[in-house]
Amino acid sequence: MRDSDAFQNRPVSMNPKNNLLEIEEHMYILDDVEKPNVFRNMFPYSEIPKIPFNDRIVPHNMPKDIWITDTTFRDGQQSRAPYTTEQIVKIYDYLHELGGPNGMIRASEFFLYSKKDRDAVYKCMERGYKFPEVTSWIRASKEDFKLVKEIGMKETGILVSCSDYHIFLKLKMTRRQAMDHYLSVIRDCLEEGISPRCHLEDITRADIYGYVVPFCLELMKLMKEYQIPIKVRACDTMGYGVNYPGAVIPRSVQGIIYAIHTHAGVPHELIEWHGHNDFYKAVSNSTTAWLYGCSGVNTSLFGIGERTGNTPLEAMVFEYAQLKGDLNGMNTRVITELAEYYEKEIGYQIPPRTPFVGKNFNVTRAGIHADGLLKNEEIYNIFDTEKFLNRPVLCAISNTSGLAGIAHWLNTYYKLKGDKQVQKNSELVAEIKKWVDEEYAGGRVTVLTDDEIVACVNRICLEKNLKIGE
Ligand SMILES: CC(C)C(=O)C(=O)O
Repeated sequence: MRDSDAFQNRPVSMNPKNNLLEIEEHMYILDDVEKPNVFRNMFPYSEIPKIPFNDRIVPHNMPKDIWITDTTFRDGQQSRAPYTTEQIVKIYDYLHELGGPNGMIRASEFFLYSKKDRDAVYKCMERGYKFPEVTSWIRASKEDFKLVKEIGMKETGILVSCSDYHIFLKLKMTRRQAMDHYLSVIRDCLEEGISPRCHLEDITRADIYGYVVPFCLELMKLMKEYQIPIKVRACDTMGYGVNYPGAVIPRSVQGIIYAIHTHAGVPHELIEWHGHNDFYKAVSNSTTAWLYGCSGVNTSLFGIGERTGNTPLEAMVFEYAQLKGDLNGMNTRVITELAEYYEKEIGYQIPPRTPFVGKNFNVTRAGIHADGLLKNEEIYNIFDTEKFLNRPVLCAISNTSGLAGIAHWLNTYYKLKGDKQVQKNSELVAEIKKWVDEEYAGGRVTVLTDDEIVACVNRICLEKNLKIGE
């Protein structure tokens, strides 16, 4: 395959005068094929997609600075009922606080289509935060570039779909026509002094060395000509990306990033990964993109996005901390505030088993685990979830929980502190224990759900005239 040969014949040489790597551009010219290459060996459509291997190993190349960008109000909003202006501003405030003083949530993208969209943008910009930078997503037209400029934005996203599925089957163009069209739109954007963020849609089904690299080389020439940064966003639109060493491009995430950085010469800080979760790989693919040369990973809150969603923002916060060893100023407790805001104010039900934010993410149910947890919570908790997420580990009640387990459940579930805490010898705990014992004596084998216990607590409080926390 031509694309795998490219890994061997690296067209990069060292300039002996200045010791800088130079790209030999002539190695990658547009392959203006007559018929679309839809990679039938990997995507047979009537069969499950395949993951071929050529065992080319890509070296790790994590940039010194890596960060998160946000698409909650663009890809996120595309897949749900629109947020109100107030909700957008509130979420933007939370993102600012979560990202901390070092701007770990570097940018957030907004539609500019309607007055409502623009109002939200004005209100967020009025906040005056340096981060997340407010950026846009527009139709690629001269009028829209002018609008971006008028609003005072430095950057905008532009759709430059790159697979033959899009170029031939959707746009009904050839690769040459698509490339020329995209480059002229990007030139118009640069003429307005706006920095383009090029969304290479469907890159995991694109011809990396026959289209993507030649296109990115052209982008880098434009960047040099206009002296305005041009970002390349690698969009795994259908979630086909894989991070297995030796997998073949265009499915290999590391192979794509390597090609864009090493062969097209796009600097780390101008490369971003945008993932989807169709094959459950959004998080690990995004982390892989960081590890192999992308500075930015694009995410949305709780992974809300088209179909199975995008890379969840909160997941990448914890991926960052695990890779880098600290949070670089991020305030992770805001994640819990955001989850509560979504549930209470926006009415979005977060699936209970969702890592870091679901109602049950740190709830232990099996009696034997609860026993371990009561002895030492580190045994069954991923980290100090109370410290980082304001979510103390919770132990569900079962026949083995005992009075202490019930008291622990009440205190954590109702967030009771100090002298408000329920004691294991209280009347309320004794009454709940009676009900629990009756349930299991009746042949029950499953754990009690939170809703059942809350109903029991409410019934007992009413019958016995008791109040929780008094
Ligand atoms: C519309 C495009 C840019 C996108 O979000 C994607 O490819 O997932």
